[in-house]
Amino acid sequence: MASRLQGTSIVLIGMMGCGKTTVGKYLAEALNYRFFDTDAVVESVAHKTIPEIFATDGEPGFRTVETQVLAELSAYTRLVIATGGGIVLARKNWSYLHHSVVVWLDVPVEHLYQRIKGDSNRPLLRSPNPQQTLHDLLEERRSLYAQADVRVVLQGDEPPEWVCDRVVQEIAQILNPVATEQPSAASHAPEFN
Ligand SMILES: Nc1ncnc2c1ncn2[C@@H]1O[C@H](COP(=O)(O)OP(=O)(O)O)[C@@H](O)[C@H]1O
Ligand SMILES: O=C(O)C1=C[C@@H](OP(=O)(O)O)[C@@H](O)[C@H](O)C1
Ligand SMILES: [Mg+2]
Repeated sequence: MASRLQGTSIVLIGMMGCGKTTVGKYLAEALNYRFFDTDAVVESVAHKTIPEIFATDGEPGFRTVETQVLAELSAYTRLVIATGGGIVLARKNWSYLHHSVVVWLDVPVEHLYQRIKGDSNRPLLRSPNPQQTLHDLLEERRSLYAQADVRVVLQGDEPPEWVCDRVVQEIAQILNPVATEQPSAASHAPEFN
């Protein structure tokens, strides 16, 4: 599988809590790629946590650094990049995202909420009704996430290792569709290169 990817980086998109950071680490290990999380890089560049950046510079300040970080990471191959859920919002970001295979982890809102309720590291969820906020954000962003190359629809109860395997299979399918369709067709399939 890794050889068929020809070094193309993989970028994970999706809502807060869908598992980009968690699954991304498994994926990087499985493919022997390096792992980066745009949120972690933003924090190290800014020398502040994400809640501190939102508090001092607002969401626009955070988004500016997020775009700079994505631009830099997109220049490299053989990376797995876990993004923040809002990376899809800026049109400019898509020119960078498309350097990689873009994978949307699509998890139902109820599971997102169960996973991240009470987590103080996500400033956008500091609202009177965080589950409703998650729902509203997903509706605002759904058509943007849908621009991914691969949509992995999940029920939300699958373990991260399973999600990782599923992502690998789905990427193989789009990069080498004939080879992954039927065992009998595989012998006639052109290798991806
Ligand atoms: N497949 C999964 N099943 C159960 N819990 C998960 C799964 N993936 C992630 N989590 C948990 O959900 C929370 C959010 O995961 P995270 O990877 O930080 O999501 P994201 O980076 O997309 O916001 C973490 O506590 C993580 O351990
Ligand atoms: O959805 C968003 O706009 C955000 C998602 C967060 O990352 P995760 O998706 O990893 O939680 C982080 O970038 C920031 O709090 C904003
Ligand atoms: Mg994350």
